[in-house]
Amino acid sequence: MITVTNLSKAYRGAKVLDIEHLEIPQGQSFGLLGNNGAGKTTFFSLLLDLIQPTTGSIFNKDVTVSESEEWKTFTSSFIDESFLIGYLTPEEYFYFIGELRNRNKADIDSFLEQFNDLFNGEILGRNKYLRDLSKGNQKKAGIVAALIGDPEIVILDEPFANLDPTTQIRLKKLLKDISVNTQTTILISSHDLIHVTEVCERIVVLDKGVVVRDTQTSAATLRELEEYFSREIAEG
Ligand SMILES: Nc1ncnc2c1ncn2[C@@H]1O[C@H](COP(=O)(O)OP(=O)(O)OP(=O)(O)O)[C@@H](O)[C@H]1O
Repeated sequence: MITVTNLSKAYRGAKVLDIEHLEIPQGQSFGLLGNNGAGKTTFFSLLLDLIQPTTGSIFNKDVTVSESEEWKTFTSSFIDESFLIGYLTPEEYFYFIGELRNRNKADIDSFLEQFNDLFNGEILGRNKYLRDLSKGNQKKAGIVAALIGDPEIVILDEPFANLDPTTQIRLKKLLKDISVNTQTTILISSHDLIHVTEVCERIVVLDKGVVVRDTQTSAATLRELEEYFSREIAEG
């Protein structure tokens, strides 16, 4: 369970995130939507202690994120390419992350087999450094690395952006399978209403840093979200 209380982040006095209370139960697939600048990355950065809150706290399984490192043993993430190590090949990077998560080379080799289709022959065995991969392939490597070691909580910022349509479909299936078959909590942000409604059982919408919708996904959710995000156009 992740619990957020009185959380805010302000830059030069201007609040960019303001969440009074939010609970994300273990095992939930949680989608975060919002227009540009809504505060999605800010929220994930606070969850990962990459920035400090102006007020409030985040408890990740009772660990106060800004005060202890304990949460790192069961939480993993891919936010952007800065999470990668550019001078390593993907294999070297996966083994390195494996070591951090108590997985040996053989564990990693067998873990990677399930991603052959996703990697499409462009990631493994190419002797290329991560920094030389395309943006989409870097993202694939980062997402897969975030899944190493069966983390209890996986946080992915815009995982579908920059991926080709085939990969988006494969990634959706992968995330859905994890969500259905394990107790992993998955948090993803996206601009894509269809992907989020397909993958996530709960969808929270941020607008200017504030939670404006918090719904369990149903057959009506996609249409409701389309209406919500069309509002400003309609009001014109
Ligand atoms: N270091 C910073 N200094 C000042 N303002 C910042 C800083 N970092 C983020 N912001 C502001 O915080 C607000 C929220 O940004 P954030 O990146 O969280 O939005 P987002 O929902 O992830 O947007 P996008 O969909 O464009 O990725 C924006 O107005 C942004 O300009």
